[in-house]
This record gives sequence, C-alpha cells and structure tokens, in this order.
Amino acid sequence: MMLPALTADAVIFDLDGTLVDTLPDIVWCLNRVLQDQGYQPLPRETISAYVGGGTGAMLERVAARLGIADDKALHTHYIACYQQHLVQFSRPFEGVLEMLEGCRQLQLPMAIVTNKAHDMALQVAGQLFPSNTFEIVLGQRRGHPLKPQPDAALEAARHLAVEPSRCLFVGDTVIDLMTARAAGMHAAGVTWGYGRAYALQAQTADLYCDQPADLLHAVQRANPTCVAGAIASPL
Ligand SMILES: O=C(O)COP(=O)(O)O
Repeated sequence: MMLPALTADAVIFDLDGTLVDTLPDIVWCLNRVLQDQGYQPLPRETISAYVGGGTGAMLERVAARLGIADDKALHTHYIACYQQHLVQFSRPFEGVLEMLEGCRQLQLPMAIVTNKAHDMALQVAGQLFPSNTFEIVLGQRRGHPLKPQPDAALEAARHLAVEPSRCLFVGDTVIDLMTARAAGMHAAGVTWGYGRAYALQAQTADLYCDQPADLLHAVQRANPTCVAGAIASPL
C-alpha cells in the first residue's frame, strides 16, 4: 500500500510504545511490587492497556482492578523500583533507530513529548538514543498538563521554532492522536505499540504506520530533494 506523503518540518514523538518498548520493565517492576504486597501479578496485556496516560493513571487503574483502597504504598514502591530498572529490558522498537537516522538525514528537528515522568524520560532517551537526536525531551512535570492537553506538544514546537501546523506528532495511543489534533499538528498513529489498532483507527490521523520504515518513507516522499543516499529509497 502506498502511504501518503507527509509534509512536516519537524517530528514530535511519543516515547513509550512508539520509540521504546518500555513495557517489559514496567511489567517487571509492577508485578514485583504487587507480589511483594501480596497480590497476584497482572498479565502483560492488561498492563499494556494502562500505559500512555502517565504513571499515576496506570497505578489508579491497577488499584481499581485489584481493589486496593489506598494506592500510596503501591505508588511509592513502584516508582522506587522503576527508577532502578528503567532500561533493564527496555529497547527501541525494531527499525526505530534507522527511522530516526533517516529523519536526521532529512534535517528534520525532532522532539519527544511523553506522559512519563520528566527525569525518567530524559534517562531513557539519554541511554537508548545517540546524543543530540532530540532537540528537546518533555515528560510529565509538576504544574504542566499531561497529554492529551496540547501544552507540551506546543511547547516542543516553540522550542523547535516550527509552526504547529508544520509539525508531525507520532504516537501509539488514542491519547497521542488527540494531542496532535488539539495542538493543530499532523498526526501519525503507529500500530506496533500499546494502543489498539481499532481504537487508533477510530481517531483522525493523517497516517497509520505498521513499522517505523513506513513513517520514514512518508516524510521522505514529502522531502524528496533532501533524501540522502544512505537512506533506503521510498516504497
Ligand atoms: O504512560 C506513561 O507512563 C508514558 O506514556 P507515553 O510515553 O506513551 O506518553
């Protein structure tokens, strides 16, 4: 299938489920803490559906599911564990590093906007991607609204000095597509992450990608004169 060309002067990526498969570390820590507190571990698929709205939202849903009335201890112990195991198993999804390198060769400035805690997002990105890949990484910060509010996406666009309407926002969940729309940006939904494809498709996106190369080909086609020799030619 020929994907549409996407004219974008900058690309803003979600982190968990889009660039990095963080689920193995999230599942490992959450289930370890649950078991320490006397609860049954949760299946990976259940936890996967809780990622994307930030750690607080995930733990609220876990507590509701397991009937934990006071989730303070769960929160404290989970954060303590996850801080120590941020990139124990987490790795970029297959093809992501090549896609980022392709975008870099197209001279597209890139940013990350995630609902992960800001310091954790910086650490994950810093450890898994070459330095200077992203102009800015914005995670959850006190006093700043989370996605799907557009504030962080708009802040990233300002930092990149690109009009929101010329930015492409790429994410794996409905929250990301709603963020793109609220920020007035192009939206690309990726189906290799934690969002359900049918839910993504119920949202308005300019593009749906089944693999990172799809995204690169779409932006390459919109910038044909910039395509460097090292990048695979578009489909
Ligand atoms: O929910 C999280 O912790 C992270 O979410 P995001 O990287 O998909 O925004």
